[in-house]
Amino acid sequence: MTTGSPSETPPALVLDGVSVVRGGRTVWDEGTLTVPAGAVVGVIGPNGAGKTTLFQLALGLLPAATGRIEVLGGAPRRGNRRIGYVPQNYTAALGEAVRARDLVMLGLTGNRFGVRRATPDERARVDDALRRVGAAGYADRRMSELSGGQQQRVAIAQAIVDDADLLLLDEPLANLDLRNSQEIVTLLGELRRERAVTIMVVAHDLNPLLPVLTDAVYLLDGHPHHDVIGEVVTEDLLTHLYGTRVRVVRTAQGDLFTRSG
Ligand SMILES: Nc1ncnc2c1ncn2[C@@H]1O[C@H](COP(=O)(O)OP(=O)(O)OP(=O)(O)O)[C@@H](O)[C@H]1O
Repeated sequence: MTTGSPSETPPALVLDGVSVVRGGRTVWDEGTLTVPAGAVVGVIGPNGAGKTTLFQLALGLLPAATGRIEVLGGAPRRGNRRIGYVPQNYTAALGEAVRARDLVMLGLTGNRFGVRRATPDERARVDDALRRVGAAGYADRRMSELSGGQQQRVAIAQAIVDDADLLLLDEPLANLDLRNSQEIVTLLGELRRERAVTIMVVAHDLNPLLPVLTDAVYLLDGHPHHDVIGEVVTEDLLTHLYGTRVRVVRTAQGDLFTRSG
């Protein structure tokens, strides 16, 4: 299946017979899948199934025990600037005093933060990223003064400031209320429309993301799989995946949502 990307664009992620071991234990194995460029992908599975581990493999932070991994057409490597990453609980772990625009600047200057002055071009790119996520109005405020939704926007600005082709977002909707969560989902849809960026999102609650998801990677019985979203949001698959009864409901308006029980 393709997601409308030009044929010369390599897939965002390819796993070929990949297994991963942590602390002497196989987290998952037999990973063979292709995530097409331009997809918006929900990464789902129960706690501890290895969703964050998949991101760490793609980022070159963790080696595969077996098999071959390809990210944006090349081998995974640390510090790949074509990937924008927002770790789980990222904003909570930040230094209190950092200003929003300085955090975004880190996405361009890496660990050289504070060592040299940013160039005018870098400052313009930071302003542009803040504007694209709707955070320009609080660019000079400290992260500790921002709400969870505002902090998440700034974190996404940092991930996109260097024009990443692949965004890896680990639970970007955690701790957000309904409105903020919907706004972040709308933002992801806009980012995808602006440029053919591929977005992979770890999520425990699929519902807020369903309007924008095109695909899913799901960790079932110790193996990662990929499919288009319509094939994954089924009662049988989700019930098996989470080990609890999940219902899939389609409203008269055509909206799809899942609920337990
Ligand atoms: N640094 C580590 N050293 C050893 N084992 C680890 C390490 N980090 C994670 N693990 C183990 O790897 C497995 C997968 O963890 P991972 O964080 O990828 O799961 P996850 O699906 O993202 O979970 P959650 O939904 O709870 O965030 C778990 O069994 C976890 O205990």
